[in-house]
Order: sequence, then C-alpha cells, then structure tokens
Amino acid sequence: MKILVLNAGSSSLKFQLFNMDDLSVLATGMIEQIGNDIGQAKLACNDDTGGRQETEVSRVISDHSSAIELMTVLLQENGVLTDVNELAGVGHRVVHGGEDFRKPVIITDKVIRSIRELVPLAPLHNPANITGIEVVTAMAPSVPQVAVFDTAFHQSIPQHAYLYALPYKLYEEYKIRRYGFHGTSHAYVSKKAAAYLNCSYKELKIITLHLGNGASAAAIDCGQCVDTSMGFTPLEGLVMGTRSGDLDPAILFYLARETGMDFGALDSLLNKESGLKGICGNNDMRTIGKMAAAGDAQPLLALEIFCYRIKKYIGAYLAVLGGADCVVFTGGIGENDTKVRAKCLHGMERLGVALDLEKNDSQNDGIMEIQKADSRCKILVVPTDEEFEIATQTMELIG
Ligand SMILES: Nc1ncnc2c1ncn2[C@@H]1O[C@H](COP(=O)(O)OP(=O)(O)O)[C@@H](O)[C@H]1O
Ligand SMILES: CC(=O)OP(=O)(O)O
Ligand SMILES: [Mg+2]
Repeated sequence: MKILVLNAGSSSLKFQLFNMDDLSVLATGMIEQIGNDIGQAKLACNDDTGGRQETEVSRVISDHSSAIELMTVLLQENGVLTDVNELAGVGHRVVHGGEDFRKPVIITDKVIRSIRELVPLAPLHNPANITGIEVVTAMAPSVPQVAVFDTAFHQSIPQHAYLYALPYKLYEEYKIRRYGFHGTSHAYVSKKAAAYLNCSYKELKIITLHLGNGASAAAIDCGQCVDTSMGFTPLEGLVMGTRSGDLDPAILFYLARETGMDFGALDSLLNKESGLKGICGNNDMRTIGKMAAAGDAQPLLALEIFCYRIKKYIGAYLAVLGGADCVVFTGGIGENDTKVRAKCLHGMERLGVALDLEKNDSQNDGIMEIQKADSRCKILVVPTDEEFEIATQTMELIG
C-alpha cells in the first residue's frame, strides 16, 4: 500500500513516497526554484537491499504542474512507482485551514473551494496546495486525496489567546485572529515525547519548539494546544531564517512614510529579507554557527537575537502552563544545533529547566533526553517527521 505525501511551498515541492505495509520510505525528493530560470530536482530512493540511489536534474520547471509531472517521471524511472493510479492515497500538507478545519479531511470539491477561499490568508502557500491537488486529480481521479492542515492542531487555542486586541468586528468580518502553523509537527513531536516518557499525553504540560527555516513555539496543556507563536500568518513570533517574527507594527507605518516603500516591498522586507538573513546576511544556521565560532560579530549577534526570542517564549509558556513537564526541540536547528539549545535554555535552572551540557552535546539520530538529573522539567530532542505523520493520517482517513 503506497502513499505519496506532497508538501508544496511557494516555489518548491517536497515529496515522500511511503510503503505503509512496513512503514518504510521508498523515496524522498525535493524540487526547488519552480518558476525561476532554472529549477532543480533531487530524488533519493531506497532499494530492497538497503542501498540508496540518488538522482539530480536541473532544467526549467515552469510551474507546480510541471514539477508534479517531473516528480512522477523520476519516481517511475527509479522503479519505485509504476503508475500514479497505483497509489492507495495522496496526502497533502495544506498550510492554511482557517477555522473550518480541525482535522484532516478527504478532499472533495467542497474542500477545494474552502482551501481556495483561504488563499488571501496564505497567498504563498494555499495556491500551490490547490495546484498539487488538482494535478493529482487530473492524473489519477480515483485515487483518494487527503488534506492535512498546519493550522488544525491549533484550533483548540482559547479565544483570549487567539484574538488580537483589535476592534472585534475585524474578527467577525475578516476572521483576523491567531491561527498558528507547523501544527502537524507540534502534534507529532509532543505525542512522541509523551510516549518516550511513558506518560499519558493527556496529563502532560509540554512546550514544543519547531526550529527550522520557519520557526514556532507551542504550549500544550494535557493534549490540547493552548497557545502558539505564529499568528494570522507564519510571520509572527520567533526569529526565522528570513522572517522577522514579532515587531512593533508601527515600524511599517514609519518606513512607508520615510522611504515610500509600498505594501509589496514591506511584505517582502519582513518575509524574505529579515530574520537571521537580515541581521547577518545568511539564513542557514550551519553557516551562521561556523561564522560565529570564528568570531564574526554579525552572525554571533544574529544567533543571540534568535535564541533570546526563543527564551522569551519559553518563559511566557512556562507562565501560561503554570510550569512544564517537558520542553521539546525539533526541526533542522532544534534537532542538530547544540549551541542554540544551550543558549535558549541558559540560566533557567530556577524555573526548573536545567540542561545537561554534556548530554546536550551528544549525538543520536533518535530521541535524546538532555536535562540534568535534578531538572524538574524534562528536555527532549525529538526528530520531527511531518511527511510520515501526514501519511499516517491519510491512511487512517482512507481506511
Ligand atoms: N547540523 C546542523 N546544525 C545546525 N543547523 C542545522 C543543521 N542541519 C540543519 N540545520 C539548519 O536547519 C535549518 C533548516 O531546517 P529544516 O527543518 O530542514 O527546514 P524546513 O523548514 O525547510 O523544513 C537551516 O537553518 C539549517 O542550517
Ligand atoms: C508555515 C511555515 O512557516 O512553513 P515552513 O516552515 O515550511 O516555511
Ligand atoms: Mg522540515
């Protein structure tokens, strides 16, 4: 039983093909620079003997339809898929599900209409998700498709936490509120943490930190998400690769008045030119870490700002939850960057969060437990796997 998972971004398409009979990954791939001068596709397949074959293609990939076609050709050429119609199902990561979706759903015309209505709230993500769904429908109309929403897990957040202090009618008329994103990841790693600790998910207070290119924190109280750092869009909250996270909105009015920047320029400034990149010119934490270690001042400052923001959110969520049983790090940075973890948690012993620096420095591909013996709060590193979670939820829905 093969399930394909598609994660379509504005100019990229990530995909994974699973064999759900033995829960193995048959292929994992990524197509980038869609719509640019030259696009790149990478595919890695695992064969029966445990070997791995990698393929790379560079050529013009004009849009998401061409990207999906290229993906199918690559999967076929590498012998992991004969025909799209052979799939038991396709799971899509859909970034914005608004207030309509609290759970994954089987995709119907009505669901597509709802996702389309939410395009103004996620102009970079939802159109790509719809294209993905439509292209698969055209190729294989009888294969069931499931939408798994980034926002769904956060729908349990109470009103006092999801409403902004704006005129209430803006919520009623325009649905302006906090939605939160990365929900599939926050749900997946928090459940994994509970299972690892041999505790009931419904009895734990957990703070999850998803630190990838996009980054967000969530406060989970007895299995329910009660707050998260991303907001109306994925721009709010933590400092990210190229996104600013929290700032005083008056900065935008000031810049518009002083420089004449228009909405498009301001949007691009905050989403694409800020964050780590804005401070030190680079948005890759590996490079920033190396440059900071070599004594370069700007990358070091970027690192300090990034970690300080995370620390503030941990403090806020400790207050929200009345103390936490567990802090979980995940995402490319959270899973791998020992210095970032140490900086974020430095000096929190009196709050019951005491990191063991030696354990923090150890390496392990699976779950790691890295608090000191006398720490009240557990500290875990849990590798996220949004694609696997989407495949699992897809399988559950299609039966
Ligand atoms: N070994 C590592 N040490 C430090 N940072 C890392 C390491 N591996 C990946 N990263 C960082 O993780 C970030 C990407 O995270 P990832 O979760 O893969 O992103 P995405 O949101 O695109 O899925 C990048 O900043 C990258 O530099
Ligand atoms: C919603 C979001 O920020 O996603 P990503 O981290 O994939 O950019
Ligand atoms: Mg990721």
